[in-house]
Amino acid sequence: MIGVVGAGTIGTGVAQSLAQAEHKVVLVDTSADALDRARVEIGRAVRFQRLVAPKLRTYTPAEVLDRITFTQELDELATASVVIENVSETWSAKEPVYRALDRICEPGCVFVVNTSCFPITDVAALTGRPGQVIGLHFMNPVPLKPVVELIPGWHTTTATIEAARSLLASMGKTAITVNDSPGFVSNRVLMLTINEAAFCRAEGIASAEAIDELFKRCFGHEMGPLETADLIGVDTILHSLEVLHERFGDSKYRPCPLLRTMVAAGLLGRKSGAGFHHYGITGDRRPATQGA
Ligand SMILES: NC(=O)c1ccc[n+]([C@@H]2O[C@H](COP(=O)([O-])OP(=O)(O)OC[C@H]3O[C@@H](n4cnc5c(N)ncnc54)[C@H](O)[C@@H]3O)[C@@H](O)[C@H]2O)c1
Repeated sequence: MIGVVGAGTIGTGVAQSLAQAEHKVVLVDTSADALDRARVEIGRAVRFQRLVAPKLRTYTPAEVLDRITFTQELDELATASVVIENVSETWSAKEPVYRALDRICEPGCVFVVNTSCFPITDVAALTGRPGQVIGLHFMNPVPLKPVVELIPGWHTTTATIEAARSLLASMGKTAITVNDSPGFVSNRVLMLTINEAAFCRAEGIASAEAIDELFKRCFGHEMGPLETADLIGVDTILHSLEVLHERFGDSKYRPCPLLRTMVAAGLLGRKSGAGFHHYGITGDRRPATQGA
C-alpha cells in the first residue's frame, strides 16, 4: 500500500496516478472537504482521460476510486511501503507531518517529498531515516505528465533511489535526476518567470491575457506563466518564492506584492475558480471580468 499525504492540487493527482497503476492507496488529509473534493476530482479526471488519453482507458472511475481509501487518520499509514507527502508548501505544515510519519510508519518505509522548493536534505533531517527520504517533484496534472524531477538528499541511499525509480516506472513515468538545492532546477527557474510576469501585470504593462499569449505564440509554450500560476495555485507560488527568498537570501526571489494580495483575496487560481484568469467549474478558462 502507498500512502499519499495531502489531498490538494497535486496530492489528488498523485493518488489518482497511483490507483490507475493498480496500487492500493491511502489518501490522508486533515480536511474532510479536501478529501471530498479529491474524490470528485479523481472521478471527473478519469472520465475525462478515458476520452482524451487512450493509454489510460483501461479503468472506470469506480474501479480507480475503489483502490483509494480517503481518511483523516495518519495512523492508517502504519503499513505503507512508501509515503508520498504533498502537504502545503510551508515548514509549519511539513515538519509535524514528518515527525509523526517517522513514529507511525515501519522502519523500512520510504518517504517521498513532493515539495516545490524545500531542500530534500532539510526534510530528511526531520526523520530518523534520512537514507530513505527522497524528492520526487511531480508535475501538474500528474496523470498526464510522464516526467518527474528526482532529487536525492545528502544521505539518500542507492536502494531508495531504485525504489523511487521502480515506483515511477510502475506509473509509466521516468525521472530526470538533479542535485539537491532550493527549488531544484524546474522551480528555481519557473518561479522567477512567474514572479516577473506577476510584476508586469501589477505594473500594468500588459493584461494577463497578453502576457500569456506572448509566451504561447512567440515562444511556443503550451501555457503562459500566469496560466501556469493558476494551474499550480497562486498560494503555492507565493510560498515557493518565500522559500527561495529565505534559503538563497537573494532579493531576486522577493515575491511580487500582487501575489500576496491575490492570496488574501482568495484568488488562488483554478482551485478557487479565479486567479489571473477566471475558470468554470470544470476548470475551463473564461474571459476575465475582474480580479487580477
Ligand atoms: N500545485 C502544484 O502544481 C505542485 C507541483 C509539485 C509539487 N507541489 C508541492 O506539493 C505540495 C502540495 O501542494 P498543492 O499545490 O497540492 O497544495 P494545496 O494547498 O492544493 O493542498 C495542500 C493540502 O495539504 C493538506 N494539509 C495541510 N496540512 C496537512 C497535514 N498536516 N496532514 C494532512 N494534510 C495536510 C491541506 O488540507 C491541503 O488539502 C507543496 O509542497 C507544493 O509545493 C505542488
